[in-house]
Amino acid sequence: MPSKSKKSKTKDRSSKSKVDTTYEDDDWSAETIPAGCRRSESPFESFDDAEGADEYGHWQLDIVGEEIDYYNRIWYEVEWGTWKRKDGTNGTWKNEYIGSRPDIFNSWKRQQATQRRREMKEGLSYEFSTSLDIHNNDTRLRAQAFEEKLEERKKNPLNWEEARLKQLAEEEERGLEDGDDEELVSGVPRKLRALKSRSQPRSSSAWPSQPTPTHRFVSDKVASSSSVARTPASSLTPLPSAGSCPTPLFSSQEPTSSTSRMTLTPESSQASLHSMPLDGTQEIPVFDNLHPRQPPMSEKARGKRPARGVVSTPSSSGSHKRRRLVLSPREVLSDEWSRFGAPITFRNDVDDEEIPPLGPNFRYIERGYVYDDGIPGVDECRDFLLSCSGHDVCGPSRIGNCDCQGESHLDDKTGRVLCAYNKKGLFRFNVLRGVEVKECTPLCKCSPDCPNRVLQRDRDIPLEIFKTLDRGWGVRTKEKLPRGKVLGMYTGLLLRRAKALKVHSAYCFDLDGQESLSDSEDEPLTEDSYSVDSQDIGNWSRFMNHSCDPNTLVYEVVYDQMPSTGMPYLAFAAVRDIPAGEELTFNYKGVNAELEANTPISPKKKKSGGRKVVSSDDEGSFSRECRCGAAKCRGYYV
Ligand SMILES: C[S@@+](CC[C@H](N)C(=O)[O-])C[C@H]1O[C@@H](n2cnc3c(N)ncnc32)[C@H](O)[C@@H]1O
Repeated sequence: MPSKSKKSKTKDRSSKSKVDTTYEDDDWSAETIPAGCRRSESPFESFDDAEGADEYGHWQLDIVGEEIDYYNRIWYEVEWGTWKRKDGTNGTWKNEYIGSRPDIFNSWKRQQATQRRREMKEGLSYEFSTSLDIHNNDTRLRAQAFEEKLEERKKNPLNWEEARLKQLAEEEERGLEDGDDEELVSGVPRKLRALKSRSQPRSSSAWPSQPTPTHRFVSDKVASSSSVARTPASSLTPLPSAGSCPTPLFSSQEPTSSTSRMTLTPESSQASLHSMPLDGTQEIPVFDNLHPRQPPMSEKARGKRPARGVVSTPSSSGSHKRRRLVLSPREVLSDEWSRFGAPITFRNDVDDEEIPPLGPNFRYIERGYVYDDGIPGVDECRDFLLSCSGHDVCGPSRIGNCDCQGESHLDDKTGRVLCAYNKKGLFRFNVLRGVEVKECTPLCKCSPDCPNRVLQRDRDIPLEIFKTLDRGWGVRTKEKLPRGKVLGMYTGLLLRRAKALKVHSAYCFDLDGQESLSDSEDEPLTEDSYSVDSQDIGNWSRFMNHSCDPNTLVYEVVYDQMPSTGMPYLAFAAVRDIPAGEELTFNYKGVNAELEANTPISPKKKKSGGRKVVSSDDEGSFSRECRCGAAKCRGYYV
């Protein structure tokens, strides 16, 4: 942990608005901090006129939040008893001094543990998935809760839908009892919604320019105030650490004074946080960058933004009062499914079916598989994964030279290794059937932005799941997509093919793109033939319908499991530019079918890997009437 340099402490305070001097002598020089994370100048404020200490000069304080900064230092968000700024705020950030108040510190930790346990037990708005990058999406404590929940779920599988409805009813009942008119009622517990609002995923369009989110956890107290209606009183001084990225926590209010400063005596700072500092020997930077790239939203504008699920109704006295609303199933589902990437919405202009029919146990997972009993999951591969040495190998300037790709068959005629993606992260269509794209693995030293980690990124395409006229529900993009855009992967339950054949699910996808005819009568299934079924576990891609002239193709990717074990991920990439609003489709014939555009296709041709949709009417012919509507529709799909 960097310490304050003497040099900075003894600096002439009249020029102390240059607060970056605080860390100027240590390793964390400004150059090492990514541009978007650099700390802006931090003005100071004075406590000279502060009142409210007890007879011993001690102040009452509460820890109400915790944040980790760019350098992994933990900062505690503290609210000071009766003291307040003129604007009503009373928060500051503290780090090492907090150790001198073990009682407060321990009570805060206990509070966190309690909340974490509650989330672990009750939280239904998030579910675990084997390869989900929770640390980039959620708070540290939620990550912990997530792992504990995983253990819990192994012991007690949850009937998700039933539990959600039960919780909905409980929330409703509780809300009516306590008459809290600022609450939302939904399948998402209040505390979790509050946390969600303060720990948006990286891809959240609200904060597009933040390169590294800080992991944060907030107490009930702050979480509640930050939920729907934030008041000026919840405004806090931003974290004073260099490189800390702005988070939605902070009020958009301007600092009270750009020249004011907060001071601590050496005794008070080292001995006890309890004592509110009142003389001027040590300076603590407080106000920091207030979302420099985002114009602050005025209280007025904020007030005008209706919170979801809440309506404002005029009361008899003329004032507006919030009325509780139950979120519709469509809104609840949309909230749940949008947690791991860009928004997913639902629309039906055809009939009155509100949401697609999902089984009562349906579980949404954006990435990865859930492995059926007896199938080795990704954890068991970890020790055998390849790894490359990092940015000097697969960084943008040397794309295509990554050791991981070196093990694949992606090379040009001269033997030069080719990367499956270009610098913009677009699929290059240079993969032949039967070749898995090997993205960098969890053991690689490269960053999440490595150009060879495209399928691992958060989904950034907003999608709409909509009712088609004659093919059930489908999915369309809400934004235009360039050719090569990687959309995501097909997720679900990974099971042995022999078992999948008995299941007769319309959502089963075979993973044997490279082993043709392996499920035909001529060639018996092996132990290594797998399928993925998204009947009860899956993501948006389970709604992709077949087209004889599709706009996406399927290719295989591995990154956290061993190559050639027959369990790759099935990724979707746009085969052409796709305008906003167009339905996303692929060829059910299977992996890389579109790459083999010259392959003659006949209804009598045996299935050669890829998706299989079984209909009882077909008596095993595996073909069904196609209603894709494409000009070159073959009239059936397999
Ligand atoms: C994986 S699901 C696709 C999503 C599905 N439409 C739904 O509502 O859940 C596959 C099913 O969609 C329908 N389907 C997909 N593509 C079709 C097509 N081109 N023509 C007719 N039906 C299609 C068939 O009922 C098929 O069994």
